[in-house]
Amino acid sequence: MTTSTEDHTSLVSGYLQHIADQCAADDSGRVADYIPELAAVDPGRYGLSLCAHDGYIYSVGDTATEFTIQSISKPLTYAMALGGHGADAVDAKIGVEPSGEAFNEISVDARRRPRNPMINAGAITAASMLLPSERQVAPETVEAAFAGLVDFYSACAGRRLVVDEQVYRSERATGSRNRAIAYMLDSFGALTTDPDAALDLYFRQCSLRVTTEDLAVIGVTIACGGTNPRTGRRVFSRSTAQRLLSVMTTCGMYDGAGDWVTSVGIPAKSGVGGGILGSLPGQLGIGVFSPRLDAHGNSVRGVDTCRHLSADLGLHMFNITRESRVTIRSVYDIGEFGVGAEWSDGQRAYLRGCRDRVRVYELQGDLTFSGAESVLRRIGHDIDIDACDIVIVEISRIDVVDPVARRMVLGSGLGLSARGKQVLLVDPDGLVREGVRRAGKRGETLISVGSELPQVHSTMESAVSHAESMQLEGAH
Ligand SMILES: NC(=O)CC[C@H](N)C(=O)O
Repeated sequence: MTTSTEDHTSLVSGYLQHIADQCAADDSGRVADYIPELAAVDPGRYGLSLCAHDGYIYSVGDTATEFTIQSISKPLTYAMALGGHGADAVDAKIGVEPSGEAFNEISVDARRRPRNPMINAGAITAASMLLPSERQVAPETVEAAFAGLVDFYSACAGRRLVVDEQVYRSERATGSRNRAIAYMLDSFGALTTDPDAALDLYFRQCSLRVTTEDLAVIGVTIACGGTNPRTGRRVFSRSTAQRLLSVMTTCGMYDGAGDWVTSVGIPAKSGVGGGILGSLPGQLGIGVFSPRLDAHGNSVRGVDTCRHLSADLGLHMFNITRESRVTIRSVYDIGEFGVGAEWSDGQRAYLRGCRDRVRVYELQGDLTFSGAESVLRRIGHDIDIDACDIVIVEISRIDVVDPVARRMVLGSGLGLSARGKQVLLVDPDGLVREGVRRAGKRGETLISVGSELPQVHSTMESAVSHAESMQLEGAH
């Protein structure tokens, strides 16, 4: 695949498609069959969405397909309980220790609390906390609590979610094990409400329909500390977001949490509907859907996708960088003669009397996948760039460049070669150039560098004089 004619958003989509293709071959696992609605889904479906911290969504595959959220609802109901009662009251009822057991295990800790909110016992307890403390709760009261729950989930997703009535009816009709869990909790005095009402709420929340884009947006809302970047609305507090990320890290993927943190390192939650939600703090949200499940009840291709995202795009949460977000330190234009010296951080300044033909972007921070993605998109969408022929990108204040970010910068000519711009890169420490040599085979696994590499210069002076000579040539 050559990338020289693509802008960088299609480059990112290309990465995602590549990952999707790599995972497509695996048809192991089985769709959930404890209710007929889940047994009937097309097992071959696959969708992947990624939502950047500013709300921009990338999607490949079956991203319009709706499926039931199932256990991915658990962190959201937990968030509602935390918001409504505070952390202390919730901690008194639900632990935060990984259980190392199956999601539907009937067990509690020494204090007779469910071990964590990501297993069914903890999730049913969290749901019970959204109901009044009465032994008998009327159906209308459950309806009202559910309406509040749908509002909350919808605010996280940025669109109105609806319940799959058939799945709900089936969950309710076949939920003996969950009923056993709720009644066991009730026998311990762990539920302060009507256990049937708590179960009803739990069955309903599991039956809400979502797409991979919804999951990616919910994931990014958690990653952004509780504010949905697509709507700008705060849905829950930063401390709640931190809590969710913590329990998703230690308990989100059930047994095997240690392996998940080590090999993937993305806080996540799976559901038996085949969805997985990922949330990378401060960076992005992930939604994957593929219905065949492994023995733990996690989507086989979903898990594989997360492994690839982590390894190929450097998305492990402990990918050590100074700042996960690279920033554009300053943007300025230089005219036909000489460098503009009159700029201040973050502000645009134009040299008076000069034609704006060369635009300079100075970057700082560390260049990771999400940093490179957002910077390239901001540069790509900068309308002032249309008036320029030459773009200089200065990266002397960049410390670390991830292999994938390097290829994004080089491979797409910052997404600008395709728009007829000449791109010059000022890279005094040889970060990008050296890196490509060193990146070698690993980089090749993703995408090949296009033919139109940006010109690399080691000083600003050299880039500017090159730009000047190009302008002179252009003038003749
Ligand atoms: N892991 C899951 O997604 C389980 C959800 C399912 N509705 C249950 O309660 O058994």
